[in-house]
Amino acid sequence: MSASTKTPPAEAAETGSETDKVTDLAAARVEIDRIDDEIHDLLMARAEVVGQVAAAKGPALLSASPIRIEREAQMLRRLVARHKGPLPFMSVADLWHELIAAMTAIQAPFAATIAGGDGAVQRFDLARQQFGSSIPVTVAEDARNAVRQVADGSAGVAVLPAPENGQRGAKPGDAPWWTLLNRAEGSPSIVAALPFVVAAEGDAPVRRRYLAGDGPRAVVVAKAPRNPSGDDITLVVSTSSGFVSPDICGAAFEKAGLSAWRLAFADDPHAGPETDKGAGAPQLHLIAIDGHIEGDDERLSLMDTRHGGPFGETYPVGGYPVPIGL
Ligand SMILES: C=C(O[C@@H]1C=C(C(=O)O)C=C[C@H]1O)C(=O)O
Repeated sequence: MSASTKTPPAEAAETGSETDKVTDLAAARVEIDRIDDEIHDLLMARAEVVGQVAAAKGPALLSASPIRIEREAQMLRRLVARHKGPLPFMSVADLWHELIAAMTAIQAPFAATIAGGDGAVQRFDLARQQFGSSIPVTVAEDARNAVRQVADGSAGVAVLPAPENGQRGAKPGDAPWWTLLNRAEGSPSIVAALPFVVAAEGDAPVRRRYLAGDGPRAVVVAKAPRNPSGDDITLVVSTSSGFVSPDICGAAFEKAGLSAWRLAFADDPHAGPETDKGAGAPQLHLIAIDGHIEGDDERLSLMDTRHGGPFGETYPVGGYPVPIGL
């Protein structure tokens, strides 16, 4: 679109006669129509190429989920690096999310669900921002139900509140939604933190805020495969037979060479009532690790009790690309 770098005719109109202004306005609109045609042609061409991507992914990969959050993160990081001019990048990101969602739905239609309850309106807004206006969005009764909808395939993605601690002694059915995540092949995992493009707030860099869990306003759960985007946070769950302090969690990971932060903990809902011993009850710890870690990374076993650590086992439950801070 080289024509867009020309001096806009409207600028000359500032000092010109009324006739000049009318002519310049008409000329600018002709130019805008020409650019719109070019954008439209490119959008149609892009949709053809996305069809080829779908063929390359094949039915098995597409049926799990057509969404590739790491690829989307890479695309937006590339665009923000070349962005200039008066159009706010936030608007460019919104346009691209709309575009990517529509293109993703060409590969395989998908629906979103959001967790109802407190903050549902904000989650609806974030779901629309990330997945565009053409994707059906329903409201699930609560976050646990939203995760179940992803598990049974009735929703492609679920937008959920950022992970929270469980209540001590809560019934298994009231355990926080993230305790439903497990390591089974093809089960739902956390794939994104929303929003992906954030206005800089305060002094803390975006990656530190997202690592410490006070950045995301919502997270996305899907069955999509998780690949490294180049700058990622990995989420794991560690089990323990009793209380483990955040400091002990952090130190155990540090000893294994991993920089980590505990986002939330809860009584282990799988442990059963007979093991409910108050502070001594088995617990689950949701931990954010700086970087992309594969599930079979041997460092994840170094915190186990058999290696002198505090945990029974540690398994991956997803992660997210570090957002863009403007
Ligand atoms: C095209 C792809 O599939 C989806 C659509 C994308 C797009 O429109 O650019 C990007 C990532 C995926 O969510 C892909 O995986 O490359």
